[in-house]
Amino acid sequence: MAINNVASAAAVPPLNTYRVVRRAYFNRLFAPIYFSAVAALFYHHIHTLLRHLSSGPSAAAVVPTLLLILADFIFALIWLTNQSFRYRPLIRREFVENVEKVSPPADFPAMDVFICTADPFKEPPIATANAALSVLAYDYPPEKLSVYVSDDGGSQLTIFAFMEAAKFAAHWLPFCRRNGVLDRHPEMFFGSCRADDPETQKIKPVGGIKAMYESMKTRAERVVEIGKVPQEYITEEFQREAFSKWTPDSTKHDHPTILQVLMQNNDKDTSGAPLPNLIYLAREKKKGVPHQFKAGAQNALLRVSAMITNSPLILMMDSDYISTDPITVRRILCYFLDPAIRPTLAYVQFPQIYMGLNKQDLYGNECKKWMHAGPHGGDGLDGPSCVGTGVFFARRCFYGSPRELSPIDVPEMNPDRVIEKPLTSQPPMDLINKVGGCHFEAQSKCQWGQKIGFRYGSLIEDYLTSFQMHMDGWKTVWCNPERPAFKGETPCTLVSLLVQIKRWGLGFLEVLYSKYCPLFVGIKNLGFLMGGAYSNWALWPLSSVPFTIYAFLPALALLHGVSIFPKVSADPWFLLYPFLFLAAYGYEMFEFCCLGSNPIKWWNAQRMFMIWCTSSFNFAHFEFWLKTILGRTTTSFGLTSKVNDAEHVRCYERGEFEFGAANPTILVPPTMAAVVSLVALVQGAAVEVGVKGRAWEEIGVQLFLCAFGVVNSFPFYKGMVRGDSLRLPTSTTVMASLFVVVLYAATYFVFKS
Ligand SMILES: O=c1ccn([C@@H]2O[C@H](COP(=O)(O)OP(=O)(O)O[C@H]3O[C@H](CO)[C@@H](O)[C@H](O)[C@H]3O)[C@@H](O)[C@H]2O)c(=O)[nH]1
Ligand SMILES: [Mn+2]
Repeated sequence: MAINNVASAAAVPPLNTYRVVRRAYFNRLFAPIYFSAVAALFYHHIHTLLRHLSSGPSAAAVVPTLLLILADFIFALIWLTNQSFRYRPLIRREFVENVEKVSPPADFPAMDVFICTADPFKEPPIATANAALSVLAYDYPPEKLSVYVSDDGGSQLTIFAFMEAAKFAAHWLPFCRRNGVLDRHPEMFFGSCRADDPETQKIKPVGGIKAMYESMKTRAERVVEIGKVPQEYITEEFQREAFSKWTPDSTKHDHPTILQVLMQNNDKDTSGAPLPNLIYLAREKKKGVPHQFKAGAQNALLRVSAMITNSPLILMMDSDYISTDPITVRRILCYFLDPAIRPTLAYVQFPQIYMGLNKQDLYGNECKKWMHAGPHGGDGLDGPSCVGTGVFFARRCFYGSPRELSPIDVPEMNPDRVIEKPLTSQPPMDLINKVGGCHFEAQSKCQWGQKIGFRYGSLIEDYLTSFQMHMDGWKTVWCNPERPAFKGETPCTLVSLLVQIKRWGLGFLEVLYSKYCPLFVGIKNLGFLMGGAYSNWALWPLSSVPFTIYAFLPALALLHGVSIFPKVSADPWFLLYPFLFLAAYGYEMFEFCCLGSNPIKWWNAQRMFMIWCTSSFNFAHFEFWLKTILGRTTTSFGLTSKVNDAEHVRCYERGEFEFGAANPTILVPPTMAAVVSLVALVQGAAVEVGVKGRAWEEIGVQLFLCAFGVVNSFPFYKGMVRGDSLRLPTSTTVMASLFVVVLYAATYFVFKS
């Protein structure tokens, strides 16, 4: 139902509204001042460089100046592109109560939900099944709702959990409706009142529903524990039929398309109401045929669902994600039914809000700056970029620009095709096998992953896809209701978090150094503000360059007794430094607090960002160049494990860093920064100033930077001396110290020249 007549907007009750946040106006005053200071800094840098060059250049003077220019240039670029997010952040509001006045439920658009999972051992099937139950129970006409599960693990363990979930759904859905449950995620509801919602907590589970859930959970966990589905668990004909689709040679990487309808509209729940569709899909996999990770899975889902339901709206969710508000679908209708917005609306993105974080967000998982300030700001331009989960798409946006539908070689795939009749019989398997097959894309003329569907070429398909959609002329909306619509899991162990950030960093680099570099293509097509916003993301991993330079250069220079910054004085060139530092940091803290965070969380987040920069992003660069030089096209996805070791979790919850990991190489660079900062601070303060009697003003900036490094490295020092098993492994400390010695020796020739 496309209402393209904007003139009719006046006749319908309002569905949504927005206002620009006040701090945007403050930033418009502040940004020019900061910009002038940045310009002055570069004037100073160039001036210093020319002076060094003209007075018989020495490496000790020229090399640090060049490195500082490079570092500050990247900082400046990141700051400048970040202005896009500060220019016009919006606060939106939806009038959900008006939705039914605009469209009766019988006319609501149908919705497909895609849930991706990839490995039953890293992503427990029971958790994925819970995620599915939380959306199956949406407050939406069930005959208009279909949930598709994509299993890249191609595992019987996963489909088994969904068979159990289908049985449980017949009881759970009416239970939620009858009791007005808001947290419709069974684990949250039954799991010793973890539900955040006081109303939900008041509801006493009645009858055997809790026991039913427990039994389902036990069985789903049991099969994972023993690694197979025991015969006695396979009791029904449809189960036997489903499991027969796995042949003895089926493996995760090699199997035909497996599709199984687990629940459909003519099934009834215990109250006699129809049930939504629940469909399991494992797309075909063959060794040696690239499967493009999550983007490939989502494209297979797009095609297969087109053969069955072809709903105009699509919700994408990761397996570690749950819905926490049943009215969410009605909420997004406030945008998708708005005639002024709908024609160019590609998606409505909800924020990623995580469960299980420690009280002060020790590892900065909340990502306030990127996951909240960013999209919030993008919303005032053409819209936020996509973050892959908790996002409602218009199916149409995967097939060309709003003006022009891309040519489609399978007519059933046309996004405008309406399938009126509910799913009651066996879906068209011949077509499904064709479009779910692993050779389909290579044989199709439609350029899947290039022109249509989710785009390939980056490990962060969400970002790349939304970038191209915006360039095609689509607009997007950021929806951040007071009661969170979704919550997710995020890695809460240091090493897995660093590995995840490395993957994201690598994903951004793949875009930054591609023909789609947002700095050129984005700014050219989308203008300075929107192009700047996409550039800011792409530049994210490049932050490692300035942070690494600032972590090591001032300290190494100090160890060699060389001063590289202006003298601490009333000299305006010196004053630039504290101004630029304090203003940038101060503004960020202010922004954090405006977004409902606090200064301690901000501190933790900035510390974590330094660790990402010295560790994850440097490794991302390394991997990227290695891959580019060796010409390899596939990188592994590095799926995050959602199964946490209890000891790690306890340590994290106590607010202490846990390091004890199998592969601590990723921890070496931040440990090096910790070591070098401390040694240089002691050497500078005690030897240079104390023993040699050097004026502290001369090396004041370096002393400050080392002290800042030391304060940020406290968890690392503590980790070195702690006694528990999750301490920073001594081997890491030793290796890091050795590297520092090597760096010191190597830079001797620079600083002593
Ligand atoms: O070959 C694969 C690999 C992954 N996935 C799924 O992709 C999702 C994300 O994987 P996860 O390990 O949880 O990665 P995160 O870093 O937590 O994911 C974030 O970053 C991804 C891009 O790297 C986005 O796609 C996600 O939406 C976003 O939440 C999960 O549901 C996986 O099951 C697949 O379906 N197939
Ligand atoms: Mn995840």
